[in-house]
Amino acid sequence: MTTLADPVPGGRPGDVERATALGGELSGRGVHGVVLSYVDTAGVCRVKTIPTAKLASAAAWGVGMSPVFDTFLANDSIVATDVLGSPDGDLRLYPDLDQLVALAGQPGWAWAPVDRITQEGERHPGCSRTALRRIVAEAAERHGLSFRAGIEIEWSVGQGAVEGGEFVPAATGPAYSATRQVELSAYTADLLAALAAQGVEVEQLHPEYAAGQFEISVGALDPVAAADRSVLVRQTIRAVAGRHGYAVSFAPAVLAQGVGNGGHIHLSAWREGVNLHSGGAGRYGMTAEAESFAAGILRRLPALTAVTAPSPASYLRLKPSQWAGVFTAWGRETREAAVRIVTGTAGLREQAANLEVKPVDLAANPYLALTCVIAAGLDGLSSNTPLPEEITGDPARLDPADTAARGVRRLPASLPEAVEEFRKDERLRAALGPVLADAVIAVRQGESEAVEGLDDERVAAAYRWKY
Ligand SMILES: NC(=O)CC[C@H](N)C(=O)O
Repeated sequence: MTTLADPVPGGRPGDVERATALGGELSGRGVHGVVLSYVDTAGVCRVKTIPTAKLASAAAWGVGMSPVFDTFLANDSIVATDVLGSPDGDLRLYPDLDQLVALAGQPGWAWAPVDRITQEGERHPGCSRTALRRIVAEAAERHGLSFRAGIEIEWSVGQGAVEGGEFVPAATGPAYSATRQVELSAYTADLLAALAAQGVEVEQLHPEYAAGQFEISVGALDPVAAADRSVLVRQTIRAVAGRHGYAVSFAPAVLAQGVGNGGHIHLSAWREGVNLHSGGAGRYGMTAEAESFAAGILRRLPALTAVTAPSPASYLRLKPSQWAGVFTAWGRETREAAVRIVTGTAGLREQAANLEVKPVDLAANPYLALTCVIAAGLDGLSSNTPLPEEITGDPARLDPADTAARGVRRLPASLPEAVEEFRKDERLRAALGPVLADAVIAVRQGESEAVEGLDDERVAAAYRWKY
């Protein structure tokens, strides 16, 4: 379980003693430095690093970093909001010791995600991890709910240092093939070993559809830990690939055409140890609350895409009939519906039943994405939003008049359209708070302007190696 308590100057109770002991232990194992990481509004993971000997001081007083990074674009240019984007000011980064881990893929280094507070000891309104901790705490207080979440990771493995920044797949075998598995077998075995050494429970690892693409899924955790894990697993995937001479990309569309890299979110709501998505009187065993939770997400998907598909490159991936789920529809185990109800197999349902949100990619800040998906679900649950009729098959192949009559909408086809939807959605903006919501809008607008006039190939190239 991740701590939901805010950091305080001087350290959360017990943290300094713990950090002293952990730092000593890590040093004894040859760990020289700690990577402190957080994810910015554009979805880029930014870091500071400290010597292991400074871990206790970081737990007590944090490590300085400018808030200007909250309005960085993926290309490192900076936009501004009323509050953010100024070169003034400083924040303190506090490592979450519950998540501190020695990096098996980067010997000599450990890693921890951070919460950011102001120099005055207040919550930084631009901290996405804090926003997620806040909504998780609210769900517990107001609804007695907790969550289990998992973020799938798809990535493309390319040959390292190719001239011109082109993507040349490191494997040539077909989709899901044994050939590709064999081609990259040394890399993926080392990856599994590194993740196991880091205590990451892996469910599956397999060659995916697109050229050189793989997918990994990891065990479900509380939402903050699940977002942290997504960051850690990507750091490990990249580090181990580097040791094998490969370059990896988590960009939504490494190439302009074809199936992209998704980052589907799996989520289930629980009360007193009982999974609301199983054993109920609703469809496929959902309780009435689980149906409304799913309906809340479904209803807000057009606005959610500004957070879950935040890059101009996201809209190269978000195309019909590419398993990205671009229609506001749900179905049981339906790969083309934006919300897929996963019942799990008979015998495992009480544990496994969950819902999957598909129009999510890995340019999304996982903390922002989970905050907004949970907020949308909770809104549906509190207002008893009815879940419409399910769909089967691919909505792109159904009669458009029929899908429209059923309320099935195509999700925004561009980032500016998604931002317009987000702007109108007061509930999602409130879940992030005004400072973060403005940062989302400003950064998305900046990204859209950065690619104005570029054709699809150039848009894909612009983000290919940013994620
Ligand atoms: N197997 C899958 O679900 C593929 C997902 C697809 N690659 C996406 O972009 O979402």
